[in-house]
Amino acid sequence: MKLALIELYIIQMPLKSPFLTHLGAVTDREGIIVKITDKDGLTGYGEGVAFSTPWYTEETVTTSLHMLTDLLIPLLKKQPIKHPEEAALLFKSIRRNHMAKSAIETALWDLYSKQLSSSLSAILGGSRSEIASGVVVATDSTIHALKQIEQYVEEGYQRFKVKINPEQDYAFLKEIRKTYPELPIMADANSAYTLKDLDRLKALDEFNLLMIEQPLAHDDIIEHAALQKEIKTPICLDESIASFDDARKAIELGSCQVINIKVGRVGGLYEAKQIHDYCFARNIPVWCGGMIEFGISRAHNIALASLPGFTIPGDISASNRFWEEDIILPEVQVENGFIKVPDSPGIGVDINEKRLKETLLFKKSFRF
Ligand SMILES: O=C(O)CCC(=O)C1=CC=C[C@@H](O)[C@@H]1C(=O)O
Ligand SMILES: [Mg+2]
Repeated sequence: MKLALIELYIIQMPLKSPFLTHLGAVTDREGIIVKITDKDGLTGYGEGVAFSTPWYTEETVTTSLHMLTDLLIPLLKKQPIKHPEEAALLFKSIRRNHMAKSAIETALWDLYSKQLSSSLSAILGGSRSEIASGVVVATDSTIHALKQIEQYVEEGYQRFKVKINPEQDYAFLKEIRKTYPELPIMADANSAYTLKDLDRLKALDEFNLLMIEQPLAHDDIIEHAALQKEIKTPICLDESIASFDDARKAIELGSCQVINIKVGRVGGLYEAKQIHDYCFARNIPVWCGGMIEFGISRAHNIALASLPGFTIPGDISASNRFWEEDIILPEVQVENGFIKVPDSPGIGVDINEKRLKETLLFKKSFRF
C-alpha cells in the first residue's frame, strides 16, 4: 500500500452530558486518531476507541498508544502490505490489544478504499444506501431516561437502548413501558448480574424487550447459554465477543441469539466482517455497537452497518448525540431515523482540522 507516514493524535472532548452506567460515569472522552499517508499523498483515518481507564475492556488510551508506537507500527514498517486484511493477519502475532489494532487497521481500510477510488461500504460489500439509527440512554433515573427517550423519539431514532442493573431494572422498565408500550426498546446490563439473579432477569421477559445485552460476566459464554434456556428475551453478547472464534463458539453453545459487533472490540474491520458473514449465513442478526466515539469511528461503523446482515438498528447515532462539535465534516446526521451511507471514496468524510487542533493533547509521527 506504499505507506509514507503514520500520525497519531490523542484528543479529548467533553460529552454534552455524562454517560452513566453502573460501572461509572464518562464525562470526557479521550481517543486516538490515526492518520496514514501513502506515497501519493492519499490519507486514511482510523480511531482508537479504548477509554482512559479499563472499565469496559482491559485496554486504555495509554496501552493503545504503547501498542501502536512500540509494536504495531514497527511491524508494518518491517512487513509492507498490499491489502488491509494482511495487516489484520499480521497483527494476530500479537495477543489481543484489539482496539489498538483496530485503530490502525481501520485507517488502512479507509486509505485502501481511497486508493481504489471506492467507498469503504462498497469495498466491504455493503448493500445499503442508508442505515437505520438507534440511540443509547445511559442515565441513573427514570425521569431522566423518560426525558431522553422523548427527545430521541422526536429526533426520529428507531431503536432505544437503556442501561439496566439490579438497582434500575424492573420498576424502571415498567415506567418506560407505561409511556411507550410499543417502542423498540432493548436493555444493556454491562455484566451487572449473575445467575443468582435468575428470577430478576426472568421477570424482565414481560417487557417485550428486543433483547438483553451482556447480562452476565464480561468474559462468559457458558453461563449465558444456561441463562438463555431460562429466559424468553433474546440475549445479545457484547463484551464476551472479542473475536470471530468467540462469536462462533457463543453461537454453537446457544449463549446468544444476537451479536453486537464493535469494530474496536474485535480488532478491526476484517474480523468484524468475518463475524458478520458467519452470522449472516446462519440468519443470526447482528448490529453495530458504539463506543461513545468520534466521527472517524462513526464513519467506519456506518460503512460496516451497510452490510446485509446488520438487520437491527445499532448504536450509531448522530454526531450531536454526544458532541457539541465533532472532528469530521460533514458531521453524522440522522434524518427521519436514517443515516446516509457515503458513496464518496473511503469513509466519505473529511477531518475537521480546526476541531482536531482544539481538542489535541499530544501528537506523534512515524516516517516509513
Ligand atoms: O456510542 C454509543 O452510542 C453508546 C455506546 C454504549 O452504549 C457503550 C459504549 C461503551 C461501553 C458501554 O457502556 C456501552 C456498551 O456496552 O455498549
Ligand atoms: Mg454493551
